[in-house]
Amino acid sequence: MTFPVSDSPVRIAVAGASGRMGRMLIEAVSQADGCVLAGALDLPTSPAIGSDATAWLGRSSGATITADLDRGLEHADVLIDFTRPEGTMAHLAVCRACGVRMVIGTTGFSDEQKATIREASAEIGIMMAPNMSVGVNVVLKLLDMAARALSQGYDIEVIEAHHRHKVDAPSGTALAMGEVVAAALGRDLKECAVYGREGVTGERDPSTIGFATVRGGDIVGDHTVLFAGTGERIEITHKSSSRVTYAQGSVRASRFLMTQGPGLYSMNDVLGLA
Ligand SMILES: NC(=O)C1=CN([C@@H]2O[C@H](COP(=O)(O)OP(=O)(O)OC[C@H]3O[C@@H](n4cnc5c(N)ncnc54)[C@H](OP(=O)(O)O)[C@@H]3O)[C@@H](O)[C@H]2O)C=CC1
Ligand SMILES: O=C(O)C1=N[C@H](C(=O)O)C[C@H](O)C1
Repeated sequence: MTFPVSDSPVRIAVAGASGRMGRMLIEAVSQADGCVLAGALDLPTSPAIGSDATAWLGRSSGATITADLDRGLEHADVLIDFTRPEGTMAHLAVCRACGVRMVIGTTGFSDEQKATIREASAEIGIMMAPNMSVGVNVVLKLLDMAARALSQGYDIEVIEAHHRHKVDAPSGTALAMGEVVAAALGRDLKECAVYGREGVTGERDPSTIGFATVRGGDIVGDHTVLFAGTGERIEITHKSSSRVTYAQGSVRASRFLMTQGPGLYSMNDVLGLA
């Protein structure tokens, strides 16, 4: 069911307010047409607690960073959450109780945590994606096409590189790329993924999808899917040079959720690529 678009601004709260993505999101929300920053959450141990969410930009938003989830969400229509799986699950419980929609960008969830998110989406609108950039979601479509066309005779490897602070591996985007390729080939990623190689591994099993992870410096996020055949290689690559694309995608997803009922949505739904 599609809900009518209201003239009122979308009131958006941001979790992980002092994180890399949190700050990017706060800036994007406070500059976005038809949106207002309605709350900002962080851990009680954060030195930012009690300060204005845009103080670091040299201006005031009126939203104070708080660790009190009820207080941080009391004026919000949507919570954008880029934190850690345990943080997202705590925020989910409060959003569910208060009827606040969620845009979830956090990666590294267990299957059980994903099932809880799906269950909550029967009550609130949730848009969850490991990568909110338009480019990556277009690449996922290209990968589906490439995998179907290159289903015989090509070894498939997913290679990703991120900054030194990233805590989960492979990245959520790399896993999503693997899922798309596996589905296109009629394989189950859980059965065919190989996460890193060491020692005497034996020859490559053609039915596997390999993953390689690089961590270092300030790399925002690079992803390549390699189809290695005999006599040729095809590489489909996406490189992020700024986190702003993730923040803009999240704002777009927040607006989208305001037009939808409860349900679990993807970036394909937001972008009309479904
Ligand atoms: N979907 C997408 O497009 C993208 C997804 N991501 C994902 O977003 C997540 C965050 O990335 P990034 O911003 O770089 O990470 P940061 O570590 O910079 O920020 C995380 C924020 O969440 C807070 N936090 C940590 N643990 C908890 C918790 N248990 N409860 C509540 N808040 C918590 C941190 O607080 P403190 O600093 O006090 O620890 C910090 O403010 C990662 O999972 C990453 O993979 C990132 C970019 C794009
Ligand atoms: O942690 C990051 O930085 C990123 N995480 C996401 C992921 O795990 O795929 C998206 C992007 O690559 C940046």
